[in-house]
Amino acid sequence: MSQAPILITGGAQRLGRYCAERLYDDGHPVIITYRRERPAVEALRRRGITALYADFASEAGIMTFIEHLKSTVPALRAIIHNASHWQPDGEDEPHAAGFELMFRVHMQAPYLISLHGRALLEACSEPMRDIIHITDYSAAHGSHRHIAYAATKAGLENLTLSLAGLLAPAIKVNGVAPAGIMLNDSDDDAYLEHLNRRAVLPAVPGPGVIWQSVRYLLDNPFVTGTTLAVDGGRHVK
Ligand SMILES: NC(=O)C1=CN([C@@H]2O[C@H](COP(=O)(O)OP(=O)(O)OC[C@H]3O[C@@H](n4cnc5c(N)ncnc54)[C@H](OP(=O)(O)O)[C@@H]3O)[C@@H](O)[C@H]2O)C=CC1
Ligand SMILES: Nc1nc2c(c(=O)[nH]1)N=C([C@H](O)[C@@H](O)CO)CN2
Repeated sequence: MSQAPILITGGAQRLGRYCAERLYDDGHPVIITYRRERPAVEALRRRGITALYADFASEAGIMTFIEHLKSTVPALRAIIHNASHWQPDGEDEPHAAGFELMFRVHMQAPYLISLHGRALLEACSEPMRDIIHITDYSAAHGSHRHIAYAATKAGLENLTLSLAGLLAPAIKVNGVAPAGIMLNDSDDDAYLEHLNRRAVLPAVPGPGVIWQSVRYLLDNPFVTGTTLAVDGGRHVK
């Protein structure tokens, strides 16, 4: 039974919620962050998962969450940076506000939470302690319509390399780079066909393949500074 909780940001829906519930099923105490109170958050609370409010859209919001986290737990087994804002670039002019928001959520929040949370991870008496970044295939390959999103995810992926070196051997730092895992309500059949054309394996597998990657990284004592490509093989085409 794991004693220190695992923090997963943006854990109230989709991939984050799926991983939060599997972690809880495996016996880990779990803390999720959420922005919008809703039945899904209450349902997770009823299971015994701790839900902490967090809005990473500003430095002040990030620091407010960090102070709340520090006053809530004495130690952490792992921090999984999953929260993300997925916004295409402006049709007419570049989206300065969108770029800043995705910088905050994808780069500044993970950077500040991990460095301020270092002491909480080092206070964990279990054999391993982890930071896991959920990035994106586009971090290493770029994007034509999500330039700011891909660039800020690339910054997150680079944090994996810097923090793995800085925090070893007490803390492992790794990433998972997904592509085409879950559709959105706005995605139509044409988009599904687009995803399937991009991958050499059938697309849209659902969140289980990300959970398998997270479980592997948490359990493997000899992996750090690595980003797992979970993308249906689109990087080989
Ligand atoms: N779905 C997919 O196929 C793919 C996903 N990914 C990555 O995997 C991860 C999970 O994806 P998915 O589940 O689809 O993500 P979602 O789009 O569902 O977003 C995850 C969470 O991020 C939180 N979030 C968004 N903005 C903020 C903010 N300003 N402050 C705090 N939290 C915020 C939201 O919290 P709340 O709901 O409480 O507002 C949301 O629940 C993400 O990092 C994503 O980029 C990468 C490639 C493919
Ligand atoms: N924060 C999010 N990031 C991403 C999403 C998402 O829904 N939220 N989705 C993708 C997929 O690649 C998308 O094409 C399939 O819906 C990328 N990142």
